[in-house]
Amino acid sequence: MTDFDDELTLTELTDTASPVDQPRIERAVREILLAIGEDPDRDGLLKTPERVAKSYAEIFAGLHQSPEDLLATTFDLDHEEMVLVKDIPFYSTCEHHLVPFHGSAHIGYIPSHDGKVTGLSKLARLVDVYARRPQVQERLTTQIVDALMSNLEPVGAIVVIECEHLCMSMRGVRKPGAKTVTSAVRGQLRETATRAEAMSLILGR
Ligand SMILES: Nc1nc2c(ncn2[C@@H]2O[C@H](COP(=O)(O)OP(=O)(O)OP(=O)(O)O)[C@@H](O)[C@H]2O)c(=O)[nH]1
Ligand SMILES: [Zn+2]
Repeated sequence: MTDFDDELTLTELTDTASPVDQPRIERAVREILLAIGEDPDRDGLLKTPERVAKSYAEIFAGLHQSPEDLLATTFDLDHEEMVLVKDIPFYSTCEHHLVPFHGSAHIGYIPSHDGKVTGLSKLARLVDVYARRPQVQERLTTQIVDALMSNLEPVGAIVVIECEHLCMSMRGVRKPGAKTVTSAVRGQLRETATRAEAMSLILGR
């Protein structure tokens, strides 16, 4: 890649409206590079603080996004049966080590008679609103289900998340491939039969 190409890519990724303090991140990254014994002024690292700052603005954009805005678009659709979007891929950042955890989210809900139905893509976007923050998997799971309950007022909702945590793979206990599964269930989906139906739809593949 030439310097020119590099500049274009960085410009394209710049989000001038981002509320993230990018110069502050740049200063901190330079400090980290010095602290690990690197030379932040060598050619390959010169633009690294700037790249990391832009990357963080993207990775943590969810801190400045609101689920209420996202779920404000709803339809009048008389469907009192389960709606389930499964295998939604996502990346998040472990708040303990600031390394990624990633996997799939499965989201289901049963709209109430006078309740709201949202666009399917909004369910996938909802995952990103909460995943693009420093997170733990349990909180990610409950935040998604609670946002569904308070904004769509459904009869019930379920969220199941399956992840690999890189803090358990590339460092620490070093167990690549280990999967963590979390679930959160609200409303009528807590009842055994409906919950079992949802779980078999989610996991029965
Ligand atoms: N419950 C939960 N724990 C997490 C999550 N992500 C990372 N962890 C754990 O957070 C814990 C932090 O433990 P500490 O002992 O404070 O940190 P550490 O010395 O780096 O721990 P090790 O990872 O065991 O080396 C580790 O056990 C991680 O596996 C998560 O989403 N949920
Ligand atoms: Zn971690």
